[in-house]
Amino acid sequence: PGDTRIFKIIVIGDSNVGKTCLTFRFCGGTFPGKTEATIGVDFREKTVEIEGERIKVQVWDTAGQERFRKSMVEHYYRNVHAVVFVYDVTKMSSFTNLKTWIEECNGHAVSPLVPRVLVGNKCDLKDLIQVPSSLALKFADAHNMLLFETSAKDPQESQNVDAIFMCLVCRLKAQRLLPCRDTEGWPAQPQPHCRRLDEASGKGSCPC
Ligand SMILES: Nc1nc2c(ncn2[C@@H]2O[C@H](COP(=O)(O)OP(=O)(O)OP(=O)(O)O)[C@@H](O)[C@H]2O)c(=O)[nH]1
Ligand SMILES: [Mg+2]
Repeated sequence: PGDTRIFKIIVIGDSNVGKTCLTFRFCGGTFPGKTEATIGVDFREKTVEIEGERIKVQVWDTAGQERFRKSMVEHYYRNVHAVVFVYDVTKMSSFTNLKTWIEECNGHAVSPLVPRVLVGNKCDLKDLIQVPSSLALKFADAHNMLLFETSAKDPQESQNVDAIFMCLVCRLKAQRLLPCRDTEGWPAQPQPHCRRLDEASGKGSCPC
């Protein structure tokens, strides 16, 4: 009691898919006018309240470019609580590269119990879409991930961007043993669904 739990969520994917913009949207509520390629990692955080508990969501906005990430990779995956994989719906190669990102993640001994979600970003560019939803859904299903298709840019999508992270927070909250950071101590069964929020609290909304 009194302790704020911290959930570490890493955001992974090719350079230029919009990882920085998505994390900005969630943590700061805005779309950044201009971004530079991320070097190493940028930390953003947001404190959320769910069922009366304050939780600090620590978002690790990682670099997509190999040369800017190679010295950092071990740090990304250490004690991670959840992983967000991002592709760009207007760039097929960013989608086909997901298997490499998943392999990297698995190669760093990330427990299969660590929840993962798939995010197709830049949905506002409707005329340029290269990755059909049906294909993305199939991939997400095959890898036991939820799929979100959204846009960091479109203000009307901001609730959807929040839902990506809130969904993970809900799931993590349900895993009672946190904040024990040792994943070996996690429960044997992953929680299939978020719990519903206490409606009386009126705080936030459970997206699942
Ligand atoms: N139209 C549109 N453009 C976007 C969206 N999200 C990001 N962008 C643009 O895509 C470019 C790359 O965005 P970033 O967020 O910097 O990409 P990143 O994944 O962080 O790239 P790295 O840091 O190199 O890994 C920028 O020009 C953004 O303005 C979106 O939802 N819609
Ligand atoms: Mg970036």
